[in-house]
Amino acid sequence: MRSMPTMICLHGLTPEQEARVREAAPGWNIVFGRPKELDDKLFREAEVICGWSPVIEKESLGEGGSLKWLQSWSAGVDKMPLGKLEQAGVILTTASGVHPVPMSETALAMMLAFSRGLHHSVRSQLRGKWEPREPYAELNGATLAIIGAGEIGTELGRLGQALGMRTIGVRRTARPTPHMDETMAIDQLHDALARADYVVNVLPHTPDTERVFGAAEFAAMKDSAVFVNIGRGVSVDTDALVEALRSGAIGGAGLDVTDPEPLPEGHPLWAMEQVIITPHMGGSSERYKERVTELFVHNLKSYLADGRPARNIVDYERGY
Ligand SMILES: NC(=O)c1ccc[n+]([C@@H]2O[C@H](COP(=O)([O-])OP(=O)(O)OC[C@H]3O[C@@H](n4cnc5c(N)ncnc54)[C@H](O)[C@@H]3O)[C@@H](O)[C@H]2O)c1
Ligand SMILES: O=C(O)[C@H](O)COP(=O)(O)O
Repeated sequence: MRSMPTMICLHGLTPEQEARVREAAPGWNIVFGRPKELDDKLFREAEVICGWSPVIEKESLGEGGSLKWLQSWSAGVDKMPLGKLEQAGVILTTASGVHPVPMSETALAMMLAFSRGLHHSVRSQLRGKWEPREPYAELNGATLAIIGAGEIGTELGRLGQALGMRTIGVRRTARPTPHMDETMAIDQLHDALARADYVVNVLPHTPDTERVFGAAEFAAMKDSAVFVNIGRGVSVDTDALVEALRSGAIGGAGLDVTDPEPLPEGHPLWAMEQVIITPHMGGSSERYKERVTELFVHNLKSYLADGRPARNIVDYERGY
C-alpha cells in the first residue's frame, strides 16, 4: 500500500490558513512548522514544500529526496538553487501575484515623497526647521517608466494612471500590457528612460538583468528624473548610481533594494539628501500570508488534479 504523501508548509500560517491547506489535500500528511523545528528526514520525504528560499538546500534535494513541487513564498526565486532543482526535475513556482499591492504602494510612496519633497521636510523636521523648497512637483502629468512591467508593474501602472501619469511599460517583448499607455521592449530601454520623470525598476534577478542600470542608463535619464528600485539591487551598478547622484545626472533615488544588501554602514548612499532608502520591505504586508495561502491552495488543487500547479511555473532556461 502507498504510504501517505508528505507536504511541508513552512513559517507560521494561522489555524484558518492551515485548515484551508488541509481541506485542499485530504489524505496527505501535512506538516506545518519552522525549518529548525523539522527533522531532515521530513525534508527528504516531502513531495511538496511551500516556503521561503534558503531552507530548500536541506535534504529535499539530496540523494533519495522525494521533492516534486516547490512553491516559493517569494516572487523572486534568485536565491533558490535553480540548477539543482532543475536537475532534480522539481517544478518550482514563484509567489508572483502576492505582492502587487504593497510593492506598488511602496513605489508610489517614494514617488510622492520626492514630488512633494517629504524627504527634505522630514530632515528639516528632525532639525526643528521650517524650510520650504519651492516649487514642488506633481505626479499628475508626469511620465512613469516601469522597467519589468509584470504583475507588480501592472498594478503600479494602474495607480500611476489613476493619478494622471503617462505610463510606459518596458519588458522582454513589447506586448500590450494593461495600464500601460505604451509598451517597449528592453532594447528600447534608453528611449523610455529619456522620456521618464520617474523610472521604477521591478525586474527579476536573472543573468540578463544584472547591471541593467549603469552609467549609460543614468546618463540617458533626465537630470530631474527620480530612479526607484524595488526589484533587485543587482540590477544596478551601485557605484554608477552614486556618481549619477553626485554629478546631478539624475534628480534622486528611492531604493528598497540595494547591492550590497543590507547597505553597509558608512556607504555614501546613506548620507545623500536626494536618496530615500527602505530596508527591502516593499513586498511586506500584514495580508501576505492570506494572499500566499490563496495562491498555494489554488496551485495545490491543480497539482493534485493533474500534476501541475496552475500559476507561476519557473522557466529554468529564462531564470524566473
Ligand atoms: N522589494 C521587494 O520586497 C520585492 C517583493 C516582491 C518582488 N520583488 C522583485 O520583483 C520582481 C518582479 O516581480 P513580479 O511578480 O512583478 O514578476 P513578473 O514575473 O510578473 O514580472 C517580471 C517582468 O519582468 C520582465 N522581464 C524579465 N526579464 C526581463 C529582461 N531581461 N528584460 C526586460 N524585461 C524583463 C518580464 O517581461 C515581466 O514583465 C521579482 O522577481 C522580485 O525580484 C521585490
Ligand atoms: O521577491 C520577493 O518576494 C521579495 O523580494 C522577498 O524575497 P526574498 O525573501 O527572497 O528576499
